[in-house]
Amino acid sequence: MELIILINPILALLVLLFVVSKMFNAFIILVWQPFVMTRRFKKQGISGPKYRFLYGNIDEINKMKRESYLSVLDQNSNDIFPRIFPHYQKWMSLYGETFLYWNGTEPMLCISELELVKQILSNKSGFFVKSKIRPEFFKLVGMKGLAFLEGVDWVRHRRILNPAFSIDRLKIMTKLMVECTLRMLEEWSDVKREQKKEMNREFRRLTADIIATAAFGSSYTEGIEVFRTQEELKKCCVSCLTDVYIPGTQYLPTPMNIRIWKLDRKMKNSVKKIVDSRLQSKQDYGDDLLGIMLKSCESERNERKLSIEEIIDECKTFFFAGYETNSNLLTWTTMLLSLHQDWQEKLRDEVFEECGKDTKPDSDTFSKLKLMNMVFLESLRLYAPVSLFSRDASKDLTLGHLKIPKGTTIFFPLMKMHCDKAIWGSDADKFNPLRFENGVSRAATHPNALLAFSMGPRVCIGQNFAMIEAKIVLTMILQRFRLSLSGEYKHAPVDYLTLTPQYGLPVMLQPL
Ligand code: HEM
Repeated sequence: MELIILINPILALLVLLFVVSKMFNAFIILVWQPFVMTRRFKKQGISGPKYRFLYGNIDEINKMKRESYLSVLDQNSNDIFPRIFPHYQKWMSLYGETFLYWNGTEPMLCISELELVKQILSNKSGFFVKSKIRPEFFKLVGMKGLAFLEGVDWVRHRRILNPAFSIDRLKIMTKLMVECTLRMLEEWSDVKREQKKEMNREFRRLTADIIATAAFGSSYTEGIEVFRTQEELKKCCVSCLTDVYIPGTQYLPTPMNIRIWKLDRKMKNSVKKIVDSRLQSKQDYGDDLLGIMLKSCESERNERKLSIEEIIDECKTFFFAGYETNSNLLTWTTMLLSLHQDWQEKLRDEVFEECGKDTKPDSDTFSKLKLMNMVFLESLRLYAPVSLFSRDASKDLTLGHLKIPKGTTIFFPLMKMHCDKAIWGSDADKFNPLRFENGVSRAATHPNALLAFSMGPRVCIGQNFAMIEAKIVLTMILQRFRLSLSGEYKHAPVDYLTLTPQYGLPVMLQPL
């Protein structure tokens, strides 16, 4: 009896201590840190919208985006930044180009000074790491995939994967890309007179087919399960972004979480099927991306190994990274060429001259298509498929004139930087591929001004793949069709993880 009397107060005290420590932690995260961070930045002359308890500025962002997405732009306008990121536009006008805002309780610093962005992206010391992402996103791209790994694991993965994108491998992939494009064009063979096609849909299907075939030796039909599931998962992830993230909630059996878990299981199974069928069917696994990853499993050298779990995550990463971005590059370039008929004619002339009217393009064709290269670069500048990316400060850091506290997420609004008149000249908002006449590094006042594929150690591994694929597809379309915008087209670019046309891209195809 005495023992029980003694234990009860001790238990009560322990419970009280636990509750008080949790409340103290919550107070630090929800109140104290935002207050301290805001003050530290204010001392450096950096301000921004006021932090609101728990939600930060999420509600304002959602409201501004909802309103902005109702608008439709003039189709000749490339000034798309205010539509896509209305909150950045507003805060830049109020607080200057560098400002602080809050994604829930997380401090976000927006920086568009090119020299500072370059310093961050080229930093090799590991001080600026890939930003923390919500756990739902790991279901989409894989936690152990290249895009989100850090340190020695990232080095190991990148070393293993680099050969899959070597010039020799890309040459072999060229043939597969041509075959996939031919399959799409055969489906278009019923276009005898002018006919409308929703090009974004066509390009999504085609680029999915290409990455499935060229990287995984599967096909659109086999890969379709992965793409469909990934599409569904993406919708869930994007809708989660409009809510504040509370750690641990990803484990609660809410309807959204249950849906995400189901889709995750489904996607893993589909990817595993592709991996298993390769494991069973080939002795040497082949030399494409999947083959190279599987061979690494059997490597004698310890540091060159990938586990099956890592391979599955890499497959998810490449299925995702390899088609969304590319289909949007093709979509926006097609939109620009449909508007700028003079450039469309110039490119067609170049294609006829370098590749002929009926000949299939091959790996030698691409270096000759100078004008086409310039058009794609200009399209990447004005309509960068990845229009925003970020890094986190892994410790207290000094960057140029700024002191950045540990844990700050630093955002680079690419779209804004790509249209900066001080860097690109007074015609920065105009479509002018000729600015790339003397190469990318001479197109602007700064040699690294075009950041569509990022720069530094984490530069896009698939950039050559992307450019070759885009050139093949456009070459083969221009050989056969004249393109013009359908009257139904609504110019409404939207950031849906990648830059997408909100209402698609209806284009009139006229056989030549
Ligand atoms: C127009 C097409 C593409 C664009 C604009 C693009 C853009 C980018 C950008 C900006 C990054 C860096 C992101 C960051 O640093 O946070 C990146 C990384 C990456 N991209 Fe691409 N990409 C494209 C096509 C592709 C393709 C076709 C593949 C694969 C076949 C691919 C695979 C990757 C991977 C795996 C990474 C992570 C690299 C690393 O962290 O080491 N991308 N891409």
